[in-house]
Amino acid sequence: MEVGAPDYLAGERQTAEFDVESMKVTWAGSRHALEVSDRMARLVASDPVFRKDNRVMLSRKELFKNTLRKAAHAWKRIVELRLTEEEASRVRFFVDEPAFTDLHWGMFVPAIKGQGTEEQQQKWLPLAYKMQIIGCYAQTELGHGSNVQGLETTATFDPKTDEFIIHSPTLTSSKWWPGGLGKVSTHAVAYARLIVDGQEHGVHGFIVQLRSLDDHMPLPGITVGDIGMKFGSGAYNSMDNGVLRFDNVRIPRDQMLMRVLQVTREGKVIQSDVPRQLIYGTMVFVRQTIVADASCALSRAVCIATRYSAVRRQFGSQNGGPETQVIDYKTQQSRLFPLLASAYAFRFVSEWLKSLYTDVTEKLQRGEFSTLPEAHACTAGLKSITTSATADAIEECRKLCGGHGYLANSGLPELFAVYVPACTYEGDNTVLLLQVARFLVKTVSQLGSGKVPVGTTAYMGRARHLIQCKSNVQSAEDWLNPQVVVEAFEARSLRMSVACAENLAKFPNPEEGFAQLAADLVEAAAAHCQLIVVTKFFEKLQQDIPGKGVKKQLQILSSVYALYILHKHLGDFLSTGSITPKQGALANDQLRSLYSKIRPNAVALVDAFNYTDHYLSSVLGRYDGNVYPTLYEEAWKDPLNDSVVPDGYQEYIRPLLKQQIRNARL
Ligand SMILES: CCCCCCCC/C=C\CCCCCCCC(=O)SCCNC(=O)CCNC(=O)[C@H](O)C(C)(C)COP(=O)(O)OP(=O)(O)OC[C@H]1O[C@@H](n2cnc3c(N)ncnc32)[C@H](O)[C@@H]1OP(=O)(O)O
Ligand SMILES: Cc1cc2nc3c(=O)[nH]c(=O)nc-3n(C[C@H](O)[C@H](O)[C@H](O)COP(=O)(O)OP(=O)(O)OC[C@H]3O[C@@H](n4cnc5c(N)ncnc54)[C@H](O)[C@@H]3O)c2cc1C
Repeated sequence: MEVGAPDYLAGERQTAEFDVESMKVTWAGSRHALEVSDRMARLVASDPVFRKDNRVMLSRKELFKNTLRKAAHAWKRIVELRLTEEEASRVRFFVDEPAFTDLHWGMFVPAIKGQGTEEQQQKWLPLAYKMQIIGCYAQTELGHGSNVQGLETTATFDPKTDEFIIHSPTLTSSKWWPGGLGKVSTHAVAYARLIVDGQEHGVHGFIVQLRSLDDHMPLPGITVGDIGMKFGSGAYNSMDNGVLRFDNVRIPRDQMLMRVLQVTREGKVIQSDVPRQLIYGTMVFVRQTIVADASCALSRAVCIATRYSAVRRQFGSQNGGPETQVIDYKTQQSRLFPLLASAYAFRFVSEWLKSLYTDVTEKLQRGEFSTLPEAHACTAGLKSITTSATADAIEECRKLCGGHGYLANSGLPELFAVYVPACTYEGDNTVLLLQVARFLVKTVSQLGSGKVPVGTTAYMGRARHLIQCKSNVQSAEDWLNPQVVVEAFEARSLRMSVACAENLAKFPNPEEGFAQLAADLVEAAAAHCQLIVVTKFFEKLQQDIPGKGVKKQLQILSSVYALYILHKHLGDFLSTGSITPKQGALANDQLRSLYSKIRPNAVALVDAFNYTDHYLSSVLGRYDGNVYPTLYEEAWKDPLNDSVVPDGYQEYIRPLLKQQIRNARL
């Protein structure tokens, strides 16, 4: 905010019962993370090249060129200022424009790191780190995305030349969707079925050069282009999602990523001791980052809706006094505050997921693979439920802002359009929940065998208790006890998984049973994932959290998140007998009183996200709350208002009006 400028939300900030600066540290993860983030946000916001308020007005070509300009400028600044990897990634975050760089840094580099041998890493990573090559992740095809084993592109070993021949045998085998592929990438990690000596060995990754490093022309045998406009204006259209076909393209043998499986000079196929599933490792990594991204997108929408709800007044004036701030309506609170609580919940679960991922990666390096299935289930499941909830929440925030939320300059329409594909990319959310369900059913089926479930399924080890326990909640206050809440969530989740397992057992063919019961399985998986989010929020509160009143606020938010989920899925809790209808009603009573506790802290709780006005890019979400004059000024900047009489008046409006006059005279 400018020094000396009026702060229309100052009154809201004064009622806060906690230290906002300390909450900023907790949100950022550490004082260091906050400092870096803050510095990089300001660096980006103060640089005119990174302007983004005109994105929705630009044509596709202008938008795309502008994206290239921003990416090049960001890289120049990163090099000039010798920014660290952490700082550079924050710069990309605050530039806030989907671009080929997301895939280069987010998938191409991790794929080589995760699936390449030491030698391959040494050869390719330095080039990628300096951006002397730009890469994408080319897995999905026109005919297959979810079903990775169904991919049709082939990679056939030619022992005569010691090469692989990469080929697209059908139209449906065309690579379709990879970001950065359409117009920018010089290289791809392309996924193809490995064929050696006429034998198939499953899908593997291959580094393929696509374009000349001199003039950017596609190499012989490569057909490549952009797949076209996507949902919304601006939004994800700055990304060149691409189509790619191979016509018998030859690459050296050592460009197959060989950490999992090696093909020797003689054409021998050697499986290393690394599990085959590691070929899917890049997706596990990215799913984990997408959970963190969900908390960013959600907190951004909630920040806009909360500030605007405090500014906006409607009805309720008494004796000529001001009208009611819409944030004081209980309905507004019951729609908004659970989303605020969800933003914090997703933040902390993503922190935990990152530590789980780091731990599993270290174990994999040591040759320990036992925790891989849980890492897969957690990343897949949490990616699914957090992105679905966030996509719905952004739309809810738009509605919470009434008519003005529909204006592009509220920032919400574009945020929605950019965000919704997160429910699809990196694994369709339903397909991913089915993966979780498989893991849960397997865990349940092993309970009798003496195998003790660990990690996020440890609670299933107490199946005997959880299958018949009764919640002892007697008052609304009892719902503030995390143990009571967790037990209700555990009972619901376990009972849903067990019911699925019992129903599955009725089918002679388990796969047929799984297909028939898929809808129930997905619900059981979601229940398990919600339990994880609730548990990790409560566990976060066990830590030392410094700052006046900070922990107290987080306690309130954790209860709001848990009881909101309970209220929303009351049917599950009741039908499994995990709680009684009376206890459900008490949870709702508690939720109401928690909303009242959040109310005086709401604006400060979104200030703690520490977003600049540049990052928010929303007239409604401005830090100073100066909404109306800005909306008014912005309207006049629309190109339609460049002329008072619009283009087209002479051709289309005037003849119409004249005709009416003639008619009137008749
Ligand atoms: C990138 C940016 C990052 C930085 C910025 C962060 C912010 C982000 C914001 C904005 C930028 C975003 C940019 C967008 C990026 C988008 C990119 C893409 O979309 S890339 C394409 C993704 N494609 C999919 O995800 C396909 C989904 N399909 C699959 O994953 C599989 O095919 C699956 C799991 C559905 C089925 O796999 P099966 O056909 O092998 O089938 P089964 O038989 O079920 O699995 C066999 C065994 O393998 C395990 N498994 C499966 N997947 C695993 C995995 N990943 N890890 C470990 N185990 C796995 C299973 O649990 C199963 O285990 P048992 O045999 O039961 O013990
Ligand atoms: C913006 C965007 C960026 C992308 N970027 C990349 C990229 O960089 N690289 C890349 O390789 N790919 C990329 N993709 C592709 C993306 O990963 C796939 O679209 C995604 O994995 C979903 O696969 P699909 O399109 O085949 O969906 P489908 O599987 O065809 O899904 C269609 C419907 O079928 C349902 N369905 C499918 N299988 C099952 C099942 N077994 N049981 C029940 N229901 C099922 C789904 O739930 C869904 O409702 C991107 C996609 C988008 C939208």
